[in-house]
Amino acid sequence: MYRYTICFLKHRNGILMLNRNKSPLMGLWNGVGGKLEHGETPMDSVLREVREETGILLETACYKGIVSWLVDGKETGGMYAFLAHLPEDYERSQTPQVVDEGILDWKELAWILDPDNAGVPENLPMFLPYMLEEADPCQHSFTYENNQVVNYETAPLPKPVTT
Ligand SMILES: Nc1nc2c([nH]c(=O)n2[C@H]2C[C@H](O)[C@@H](COP(=O)(O)OP(=O)(O)OP(=O)(O)O)O2)c(=O)[nH]1
Repeated sequence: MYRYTICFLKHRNGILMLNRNKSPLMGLWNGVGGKLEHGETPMDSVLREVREETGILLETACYKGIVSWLVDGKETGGMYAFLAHLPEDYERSQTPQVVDEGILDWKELAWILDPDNAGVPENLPMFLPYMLEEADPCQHSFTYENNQVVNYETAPLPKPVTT
């Protein structure tokens, strides 16, 4: 079980991003999310985090896979990633701008995915494009050395058994 969830809330050509006011990733623009609480499924957790951090009530979100990170060869953490589409007629003016966790803003995809953008976590422009496609959930594993990505691998996740 990994410790975190993250949700990319998409509306038209933008994603709702949080400029985090605490570590990890303080000062960077990231998707909305947080830590799993005791007994929660990843889906429960991400719907709660979206509600708490943005006020947006989602009924569900699309599971997009796992992002995990290795430091000194050891897997030290990971998050379950989700994507949710807001309806075309969603009014962005309803989105709160200042929340306990930081500042929320709608950012254009081209800005988020720019590989030279130092305002987002380094791994985000690498894994997010896969999650925006209609692809099966994958595991995205990042190896860090001196706080920088030195290796990135993706692998398909086993499909759940249906009976
Ligand atoms: N894009 C990206 N996001 C990451 C990485 N590492 C990492 O923890 N995150 C995300 C996962 C979570 O959504 C968020 C960290 O959540 P958090 O510690 O603020 O959790 P929380 O709000 O529940 O915190 P707390 O109040 O319980 O202390 O950052 C990473 O390498 N890349």
